[in-house]
Amino acid sequence: MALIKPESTVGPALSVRHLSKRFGDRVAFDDVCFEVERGEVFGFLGPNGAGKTTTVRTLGTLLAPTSGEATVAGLPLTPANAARIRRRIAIMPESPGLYLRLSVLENLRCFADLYEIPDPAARIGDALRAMNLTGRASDVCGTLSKGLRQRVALARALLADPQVLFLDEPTSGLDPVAAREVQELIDGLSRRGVTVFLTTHRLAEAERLCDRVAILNTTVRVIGRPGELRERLFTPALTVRVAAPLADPGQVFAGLPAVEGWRPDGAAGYVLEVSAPDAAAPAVTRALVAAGADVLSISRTRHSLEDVYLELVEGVGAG
Ligand SMILES: Nc1ncnc2c1ncn2[C@@H]1O[C@H](COP(=O)(O)OP(=O)(O)OP(=O)(O)O)[C@@H](O)[C@H]1O
Repeated sequence: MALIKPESTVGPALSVRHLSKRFGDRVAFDDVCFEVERGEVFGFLGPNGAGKTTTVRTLGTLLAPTSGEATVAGLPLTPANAARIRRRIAIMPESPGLYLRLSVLENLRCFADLYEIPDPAARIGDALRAMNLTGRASDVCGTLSKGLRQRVALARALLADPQVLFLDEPTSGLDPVAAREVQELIDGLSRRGVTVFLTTHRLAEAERLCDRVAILNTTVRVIGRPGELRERLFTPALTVRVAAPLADPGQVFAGLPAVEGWRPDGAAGYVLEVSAPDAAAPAVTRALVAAGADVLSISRTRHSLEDVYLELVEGVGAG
């Protein structure tokens, strides 16, 4: 039996318009606007204190917004709708909040009871299978590793068959292997059609899992597919590695019409700004060889989501 039923409701999973939240004089987030399509994995990135958790708690009906509007899982975010919204979503907070003296199964039974889940045995079985936890059902949660506890927390979040799953830093504090396991499980959920709203500090994780990301720093700085953001912020470039530094790199690159600018990159490397990397690469290689250089490699300069993030959040020129 499929754990997640296809959702019949039309419209985006989340629609957020000019939403703001203040605590007294402190602005947690301001004038935030975005939409998340059904089935999308949407990454919410930003430095500490950017307002990510507060956004999750607000959209999850745990905090009232100060101003603005939103719809969550097809319902307008209003106090009157809070209970109905909560039945359509699940939030996995950063700390799993499990009963550590109870087993995995006992924890899930407790929460199924609390959420008034119909046919709890079947749903618990599905959630355990979805999170590869069937073999650990009778383990006491207090004896589990942090990674396994996160998986139990994910299983708990799945019990109510949510349309939208909010994951607040689900891999925080996990080692790379445990983080990768949790990421693979999240990837599996998205392939089953669950809309995932993921806050994370792991930029490689966002790049790997998310269809689109928003970078938040109190306000939304940018939204888009990771590849689009790279293209929007950085001009295309080639990275050249040679065996020894060029005697006069300016002279080598100045004679090439395809090269719009250059800068050194390490002891014997150069980054060349070009509008068409594939077309420019052969001419660059010929010029380097003509200048007597031994070319070790020539490749498109790849900007990571981390470069995009640093450029926007820290104002660091990533080249
Ligand atoms: N209950 C509260 N009362 C007062 N200020 C709060 C409250 N909750 C959050 N804040 C403030 O709102 C701002 C945003 O906090 P939030 O926890 O949403 O950031 P975050 O992006 O999730 O940070 P982190 O990455 O560190 O988890 C911070 O300045 C924080 O101190």
